[in-house]
Amino acid sequence: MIRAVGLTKRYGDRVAVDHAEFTVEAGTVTGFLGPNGAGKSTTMRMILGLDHPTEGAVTVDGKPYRQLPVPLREVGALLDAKAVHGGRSAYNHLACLAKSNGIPLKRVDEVIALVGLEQVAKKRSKNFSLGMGQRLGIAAALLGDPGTLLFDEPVNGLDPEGILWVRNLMKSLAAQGRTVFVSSHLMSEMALTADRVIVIGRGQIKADTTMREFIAQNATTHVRVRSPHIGKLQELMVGGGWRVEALPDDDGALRVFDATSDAIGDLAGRNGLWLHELAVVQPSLEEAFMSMTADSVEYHAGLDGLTDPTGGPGWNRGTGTAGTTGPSSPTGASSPSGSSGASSQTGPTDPSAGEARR
Ligand SMILES: Nc1ncnc2c1ncn2[C@@H]1O[C@H](COP(=O)(O)OP(=O)(O)OP(=O)(O)O)[C@@H](O)[C@H]1O
Repeated sequence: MIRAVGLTKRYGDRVAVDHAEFTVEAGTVTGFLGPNGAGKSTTMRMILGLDHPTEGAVTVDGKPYRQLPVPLREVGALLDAKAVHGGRSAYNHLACLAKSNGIPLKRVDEVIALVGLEQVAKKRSKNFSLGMGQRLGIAAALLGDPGTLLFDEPVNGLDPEGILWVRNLMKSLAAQGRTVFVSSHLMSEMALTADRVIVIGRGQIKADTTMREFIAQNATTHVRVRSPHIGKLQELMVGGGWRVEALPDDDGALRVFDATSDAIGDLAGRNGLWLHELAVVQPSLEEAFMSMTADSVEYHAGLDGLTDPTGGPGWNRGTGTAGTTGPSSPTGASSPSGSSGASSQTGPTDPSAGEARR
């Protein structure tokens, strides 16, 4: 179990972590989410004794990291996959760690097999792909068979098979009763992996709850409706006080808030209107996260002047097709939290991008 009490870190005038209070329980995967610069890495560094709190404390199983007798046997961490001596082979890197922590060398072979690096174990790690580096970092974290594991962006650079492997690994480590604390910017992946979430924004803990509750409390379910009589149906729904938004994907569908699918179906039936689609759409972790952290984002990209063919979140919709016709948004603007939310994650961390070389 990891416990933070009043945990604070200041760098000069800048408060990186601000009186954080949270508990990461054993037997669960807990996701650690926050926008860039929110304080995730600083928190993880303090858990690992790499940074000293300015105020407050954080303990692992009741002790500060520096008081743990053989830390690697109690806490394993992947913080920076590049923090490996590139001239050493994966085997030698792990063997050095094992020797200096009194861990038998046979454990090195075990973790190498566990992460699937047998073929390249004797090769210099400087030639490793980003994904291979992540696997080596995970092997090092598992070396001491610790009860607590910290992973900072563990799927960074992994291909889809690697991402699935990490997901299953995290779940099985938690199922064995270990404490698993993992940060990631890949919301869809987090939603599939974590049981609980701790959200940090500008150094402050914004949420510490189950994944299900976090999504339910911060994003709204809506109903997607398609009909050959959509104009008439829209008129009736807006007249009934429901919030109705046009979808940007141009197939004529509407999304309806504040109404159940039953109520919409009944309304259509009573008025003799055909329905071609009526689907309840559950909100995503990404939508809930965007909604909660909107005021905590330190770095905003300027997207003015860009037009997004998909109408995805965060794009300038000045001339776009999406519009709100319901009473609650007379301006026709739709918020990022209310968007249908195709993943905005691109670049090297995009699972579809495959393994990127360092
Ligand atoms: N060594 C340092 N000196 C000064 N400021 C720092 C230092 N380390 C972090 N910070 C600042 O503290 C804040 C929190 O940084 P941190 O790296 O913990 O955020 P993060 O949530 O991990 O961000 P990211 O998702 O971008 O990795 C940021 O404003 C950062 O600029």
